[in-house]
Amino acid sequence: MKLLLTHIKELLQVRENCPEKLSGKEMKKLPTLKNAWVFINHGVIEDYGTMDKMGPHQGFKTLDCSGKIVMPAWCDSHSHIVYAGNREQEFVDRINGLSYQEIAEKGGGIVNSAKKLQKTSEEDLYHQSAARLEEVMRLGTGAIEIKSGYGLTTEAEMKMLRVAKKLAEEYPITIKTTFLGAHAIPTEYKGNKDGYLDLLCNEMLPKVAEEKLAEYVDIFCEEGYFSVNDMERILSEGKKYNLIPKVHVNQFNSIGGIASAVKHNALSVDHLEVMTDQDIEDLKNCDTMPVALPSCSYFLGIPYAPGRKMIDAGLPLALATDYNPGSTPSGNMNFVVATACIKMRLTPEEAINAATINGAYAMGLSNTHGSITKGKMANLIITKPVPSYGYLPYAFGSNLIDSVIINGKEV
Ligand SMILES: N=CN[C@@H](CCC(=O)O)C(=O)O
Ligand SMILES: [Zn+2]
Repeated sequence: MKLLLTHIKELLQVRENCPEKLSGKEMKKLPTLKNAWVFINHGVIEDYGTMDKMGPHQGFKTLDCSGKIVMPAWCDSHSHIVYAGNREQEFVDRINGLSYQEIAEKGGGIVNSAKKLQKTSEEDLYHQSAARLEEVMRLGTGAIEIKSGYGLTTEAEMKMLRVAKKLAEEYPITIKTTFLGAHAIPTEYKGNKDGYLDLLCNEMLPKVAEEKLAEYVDIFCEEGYFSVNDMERILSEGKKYNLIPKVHVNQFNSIGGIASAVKHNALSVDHLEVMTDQDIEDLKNCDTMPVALPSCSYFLGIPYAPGRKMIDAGLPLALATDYNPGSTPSGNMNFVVATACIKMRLTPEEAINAATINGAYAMGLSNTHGSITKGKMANLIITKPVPSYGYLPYAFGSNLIDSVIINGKEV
């Protein structure tokens, strides 16, 4: 199918040769074309330019984008959208004064979600997750990473990943999957963390790899969850199956997870709400993408990742939702981008770069996603008429999306 978008007020993130990631000062630049057109052919961006130089294009669908901005769809490199039910009660418990950690210590949190998921059929889980996926696509997300980690038994972890794989088959959005068996210590293994790690290494990882259910391996490296040593073990074991690390670190405490993740060539380190100067130093001159999750900070009332400081130190930064039932029941990348500007002091250019090119990098999608580049997938957001792109994070609560194109088709 062919589609021509014309009279675009401003086409964002136009890169003839797109870098695979942007760091430090590079993040301040957002190349655009004003009064532009884009031609889409069979799901791919075939060509683009300014209206004064548009050749004759006839015989296929044309969309007039006067007054509107067109940009690459969001690349959400961290989500947990396959889950069962919700945790509304814990939300109220927190309003009434309990902390996220206190709720977890009382048997709530991740193990609560695991109990629900274990009792949910694969079909039901698929439908619940598909509804979330459809919602985020309409909100402009064109690629998303999905983690397991609410199963915590071999069967339930596999069920989650099979659901994620089925979503990838059924929907046009690009989906990458991550095995996060080491998300929490299940109730049956309380006091026997090593026993659970043995199960992860001896049973879960081989099965996940055998069925090719995941490309990445993750672990929640945090006090009360898994230590740096546990992380070393899981990442080394994952490596045997070619699983690339993408890890949860520094959400509540800095315990040395970043240095260890970098040593293991992690593709990304995610959360980073609590960062020491040494952590920032450890992220310099490496291939690991730091990923901030500002709507998690918003929902839990915890510090925001020091994005301004990290970019000023020359680091790259990606933004993602962390969509999950406990710490971030929202998959809205528009809100993430706005919150990064409002609370982390990123400029609109930096936030858009973080949520497109750098988000694509954090999912291994640099060659196909994240920019308006010939040959990349035609995953695009068309906004409503807006004064400028800076208006998108500025008007943070408004729905400014007119339509979303994924793989060349309107969703
Ligand atoms: N922090 C670890 N995991 C999820 C939250 C899990 C939950 O509370 O259900 C996160 O990334 O925020
Ligand atoms: Zn997460």
